[in-house]
Amino acid sequence: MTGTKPAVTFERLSMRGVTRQYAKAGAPALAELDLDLERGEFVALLGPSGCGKSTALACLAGLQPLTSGSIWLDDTRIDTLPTEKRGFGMVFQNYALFPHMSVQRNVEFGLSMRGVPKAQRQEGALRALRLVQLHEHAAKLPSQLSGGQQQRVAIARALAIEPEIVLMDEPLSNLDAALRIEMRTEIKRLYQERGLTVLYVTHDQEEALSLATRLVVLRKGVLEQTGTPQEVYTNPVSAYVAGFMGYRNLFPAQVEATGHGDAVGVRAHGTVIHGSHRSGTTLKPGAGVTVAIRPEDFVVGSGATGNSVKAVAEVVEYHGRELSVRARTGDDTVLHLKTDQPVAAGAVLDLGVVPERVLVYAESSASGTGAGEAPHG
Ligand SMILES: Nc1ncnc2c1ncn2[C@@H]1O[C@H](COP(=O)(O)OP(=O)(O)OP(=O)(O)O)[C@@H](O)[C@H]1O
Repeated sequence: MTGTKPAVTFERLSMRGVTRQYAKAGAPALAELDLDLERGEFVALLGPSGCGKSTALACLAGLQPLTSGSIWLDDTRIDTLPTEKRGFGMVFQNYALFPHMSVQRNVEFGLSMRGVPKAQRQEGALRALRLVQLHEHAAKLPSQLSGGQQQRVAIARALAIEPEIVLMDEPLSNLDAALRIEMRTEIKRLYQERGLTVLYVTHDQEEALSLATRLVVLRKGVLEQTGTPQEVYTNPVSAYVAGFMGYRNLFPAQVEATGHGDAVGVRAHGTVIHGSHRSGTTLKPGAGVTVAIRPEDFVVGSGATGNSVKAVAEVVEYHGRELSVRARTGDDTVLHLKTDQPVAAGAVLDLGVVPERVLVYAESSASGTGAGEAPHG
């Protein structure tokens, strides 16, 4: 590691029509996936358990063969190359450190594999350990370090080979909440400082939003939506993506009437709710749809929002600056909301939400949405 940003050796990493079928029968884990990673991007690959995130990463890394399709670094086809020839740094959930080797030797490992002479290897490993502030622990065994420190060693090992592209598969999921946030900042700092290109697998929406320059949401091995965190967060293309972007209230409704532009009125919870149609298809009165609303978009006291939904507060949780409330409508639908207003369990709430924040999708049931295929962990 030279301390300066690595020389530019590529502009784009591309997966072209990549299919990975584990068993002869059944659905493929990846189905003709096209995915590009531009130099300098931090792409978060998001989706529920089993949607193919880890498989995509393993195919890129050369840990899984492709059933069909190809992988390219600019004009060079690389899916035929062994893992170590692809030059990617890799960080996994379980750290994958060698327990019998010192921290120093673990970090040197990738360099040894590449035949780097001993003195250079030691120097490179120490430099990488300094980057993650662990150089004073170089002589220890992994078991003598905390979980967060072990994950730092795994990151140092990935960076020691001076990769331009780093592949990370849920690197923070074994850490406790406080450490996750700390390591998140650390990863972002390294990304910025080193001028890295990162593909980061996670099922954690917050992690994806805070780290990535672009999100890619997968569904059953196919790309469902890609865009900047802000685009995907404010404009999910489907109820499935909405479920992943914190739209915790996903419920079925029927179209009552359509209005100008994307305005639509839907019937749910014994009332008509005014919303905004997001599927780009024509909605007919009576059609079944799915409605998506974020907890923070509800206001207690409908006021001039244009919508009024009655619900009884069932569970109220204190979260410091706000309350998290679970409420139930007359037709037995559970709604989640966040509010800084005082709310007591048992209170009848008049909930408002502006129509622009009531997203309506032409999917007749909320099953198969991000909420239905809930993230694990
Ligand atoms: N080694 C394997 N052998 C057979 N099937 C596999 C193997 N690895 C993954 N699969 C299957 O392929 C599909 C995609 O799995 P994959 O691990 O890529 O999903 P994922 O989105 O990373 O999930 P998770 O978040 O749980 O890690 C799943 O149906 C899974 O059961």
